[in-house]
Amino acid sequence: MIDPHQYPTALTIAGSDSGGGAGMQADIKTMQACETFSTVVVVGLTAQNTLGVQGAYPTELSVIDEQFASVMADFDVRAAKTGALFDRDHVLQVAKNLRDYNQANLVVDPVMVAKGGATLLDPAGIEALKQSLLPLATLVTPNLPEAELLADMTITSRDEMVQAAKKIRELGVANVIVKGGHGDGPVIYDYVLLADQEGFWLEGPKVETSSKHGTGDTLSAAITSFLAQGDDLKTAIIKGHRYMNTIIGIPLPLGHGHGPLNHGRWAGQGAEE
Ligand SMILES: Nc1ncnc2c1ncn2[C@@H]1O[C@H](COP(=O)(O)OP(=O)(O)O)[C@@H](O)[C@H]1O
Ligand SMILES: Cc1ncc(COP(=O)(O)O)c(N)n1
Repeated sequence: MIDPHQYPTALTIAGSDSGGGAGMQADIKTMQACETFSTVVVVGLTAQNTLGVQGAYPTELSVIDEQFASVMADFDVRAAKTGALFDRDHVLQVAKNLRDYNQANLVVDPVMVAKGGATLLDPAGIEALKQSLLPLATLVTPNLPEAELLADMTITSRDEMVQAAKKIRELGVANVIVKGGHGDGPVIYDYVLLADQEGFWLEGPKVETSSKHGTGDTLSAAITSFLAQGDDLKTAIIKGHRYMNTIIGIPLPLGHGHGPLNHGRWAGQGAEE
């Protein structure tokens, strides 16, 4: 239990999911479960449920500035993460604010396409993310299709996950996780490449479940939470992966499509230790 006076604060800069399973709702629930207070910058609204995205409405750019100003004027934001950013203008507006506030411990989840297939970042937005956001990031967490786009290569093996991570690092971000959730086989391998260290694999049994909405948001939000608490990056990643592995095994079968995760089913940082 964290002393309330020491409660660390993090920020999620993301899209809202009306279905509650992904986007900033996943981030807020994850941060709460991991004992970090979550502030938010809403980059856009989606009308969404477990079946798909029915509408996407990016926030007015000046309102992004206003939200950053309100949060930063009042909180000591120890770590931040980005999620769905929609397009080039929104990526650039977010990057400008992160630079202006000199935000440390930035995790970029380069959300591009929702599980149901809807685009959450257009091609010009991907270019802007590469050029303006990744150089500000401590860590980037692409899934396999996102890593293929960022590294400009196809990935069909674990060797190619390693190659892709190295190529993504050349974009100016020191630390990379290539997530393997979309891979085949009974074991899921995430590859972690940290600055000045050997790469390593995080592995876990693939859980056969339809409740996988927001897995990427959840992993990156858990890592961000532990960074806000002062953990070093490697520890934050290992704890974040443990959180993810724990909750994905406890299904929450809601909705009729890609169901949500059961974010609250976590007994705290000591779970499974
Ligand atoms: N079926 C699964 N069983 C266990 N872990 C999973 C499963 N699917 C994804 N994960 C884990 O969830 C995290 C997010 O992975 P992934 O699904 O690839 O991201 P995204 O949601 O961005 O597509 C990774 O740590 C991955 O290992
Ligand atoms: C607002 C928002 N942000 C992120 C995701 C990605 O989550 P997933 O890949 O599980 O669909 C999403 N569907 N909606």
